[in-house]
Amino acid sequence: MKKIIEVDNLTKSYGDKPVIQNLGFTVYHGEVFGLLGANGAGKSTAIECLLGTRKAEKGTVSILGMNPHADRKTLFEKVGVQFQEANYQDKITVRELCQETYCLYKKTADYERLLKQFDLDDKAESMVSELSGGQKQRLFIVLALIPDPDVVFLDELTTGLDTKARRMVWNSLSQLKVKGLTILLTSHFMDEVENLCDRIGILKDGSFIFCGTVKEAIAASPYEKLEEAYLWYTGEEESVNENV
Ligand SMILES: Nc1ncnc2c1ncn2[C@@H]1O[C@H](COP(=O)(O)OP(=O)(O)OP(=O)(O)O)[C@@H](O)[C@H]1O
Repeated sequence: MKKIIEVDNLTKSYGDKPVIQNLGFTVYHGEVFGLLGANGAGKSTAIECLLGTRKAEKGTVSILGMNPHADRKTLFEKVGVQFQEANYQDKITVRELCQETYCLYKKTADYERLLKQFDLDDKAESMVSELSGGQKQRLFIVLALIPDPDVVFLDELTTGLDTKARRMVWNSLSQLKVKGLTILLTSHFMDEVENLCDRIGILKDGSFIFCGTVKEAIAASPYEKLEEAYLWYTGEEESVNENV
């Protein structure tokens, strides 16, 4: 199978505090890969190092066979990124922001269709600053998909979304995956991970404590549910039980 993301020996510290240590993994074409870990485990840092927006001390990253630093311009025609906090002009409507994003790329998806797909078509004339948290979150996913990317990075995909919106996002992403989109996502919701991810990597102390399918993660743990298995891998199960 074609390798879309290849990471080898990635290492990153903030000052003398190591956050990512010798991290290595591969994501294949059409796969949904979940990067998991507790708050502060280093998921966002890893994504930033992968995208080349943060400089790692060591290691190599290849996305679609390209180097995120050296091939930045070509690569970003084919990569979508959902930002948790986007910087946009103050007085801009949803449609104007989509148009601005659309103009940045040579090959694009139909943003009117995406707005409809993510239930934002009735918000097209609203100011972005006046959207609710969940609506903004969905807009950031739409913006990530406007370049009609081959691979998309979604950090905390559905944080802040209500149940209906979460399911709608899952369905939309599953449809895009069938068409060959490769997805790397982070999530704290194990139902979401079970629903979407082909494989997961659980980050602890800077590297993967587990990498494989959800089924394999459960099988290699003493538990039958992913949430319990996940807490067992991250060493958080005792503190949860102590608090009950
Ligand atoms: N710019 C920075 N300077 C110094 N330390 C940082 C910086 N950014 C992140 N950190 C630290 O690095 C660690 C990893 O942070 P990161 O945001 O990558 O974690 P995360 O897994 O994405 O967390 P969350 O689930 O809370 O979003 C944390 O301890 C954080 O405090």
